[in-house]
Amino acid sequence: MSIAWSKKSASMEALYHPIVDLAIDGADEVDPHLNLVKGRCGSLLREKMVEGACKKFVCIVDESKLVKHLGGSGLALPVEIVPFCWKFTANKLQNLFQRSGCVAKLRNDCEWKPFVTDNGNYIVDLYLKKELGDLQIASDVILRLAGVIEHGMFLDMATTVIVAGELGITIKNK
Ligand SMILES: O=C(CO)[C@H](O)[C@H](O)COP(=O)(O)O
Repeated sequence: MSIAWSKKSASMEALYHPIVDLAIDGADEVDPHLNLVKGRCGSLLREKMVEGACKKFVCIVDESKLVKHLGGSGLALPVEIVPFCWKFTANKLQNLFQRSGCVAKLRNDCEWKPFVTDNGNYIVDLYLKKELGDLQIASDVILRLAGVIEHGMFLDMATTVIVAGELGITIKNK
């Protein structure tokens, strides 16, 4: 059985085993349909590639990560973009979700330089005041923009979410 656990072992597993039996990872948000937001640490592309290659993806979170809708925590929805013309891409992303009160901000590192992902790209964080609506449509329009590599919505990917709460553990299955 091949298991992807940490970011490094996940990449190695994906390299040697194109189909991984099980991935275990955290998330930044989980909605009632087990859709996730990931990537606030910046490695959303590799995580999505590995978890997309897994037969089972178990996500472990505490109950603070549960949201009514993605973006509902008030924290960002990350989008990985190429550095070239990043302002142009960030503006396009912001304009796509104007109705949701979207504000797009380039993510900086602790030295106030642009945060660079493990793939040499930038991250634009989308802050949303309202729901995105149909998440699959939102995903498609983001991915259609030239300059966008991937976004942090993991739609219909988690097969199980384990939620740790004050009263114990809840297991949610797809
Ligand atoms: O998506 C992620 C990294 O890109 C993480 O899984 C997410 O940030 C959860 O982290 P933690 O379990 O430490 O709160």
